[in-house]
Amino acid sequence: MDTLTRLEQTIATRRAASPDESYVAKLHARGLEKIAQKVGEEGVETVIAALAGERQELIGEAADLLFHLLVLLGAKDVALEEVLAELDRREGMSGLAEKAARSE
Ligand SMILES: N=c1c2ncn([C@@H]3O[C@H](COP(=O)(O)OP(=O)(O)OP(=O)(O)O)[C@@H](O)[C@H]3O)c2ncn1[C@@H]1O[C@H](COP(=O)(O)O)[C@@H](O)[C@H]1O
Repeated sequence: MDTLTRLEQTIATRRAASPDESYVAKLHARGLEKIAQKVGEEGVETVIAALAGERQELIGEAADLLFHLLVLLGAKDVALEEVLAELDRREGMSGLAEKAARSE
């Protein structure tokens, strides 16, 4: 099993833990808005690290972003597999053709 799929499963399990013992449970206790806000914050921190940080900072922020994105997808009942299937669907299409197909 790959890392993101394992993490998705861990997140699903930890949702039921005590918010005092689990960051995932704590985020869920704070609600969808807080989870979505964290994705936004980590996105901004990733951008800042890419533009002004060291390579290792970018790796750390990208990991935070992927983790919080998986928490958000789980909270909305969207499986990682569904996102990967969407990427698979786009594979081989040029980015410009994909954009045109989306706006049809
Ligand atoms: N990959 C991660 C992971 N990446 C980042 N983080 C946490 O994300 C938080 C981000 O820090 P911030 O300063 O942005 O957030 P904060 O200090 O809580 O402040 P707020 O904005 O939430 O108020 C830190 O507490 C990190 O520990 C993570 N927490 C958990 N995981 C994975 O999730 C698993 C389950 O974790 P628990 O739910 O804590 O058991 C772990 O075993 C890991 O595999």
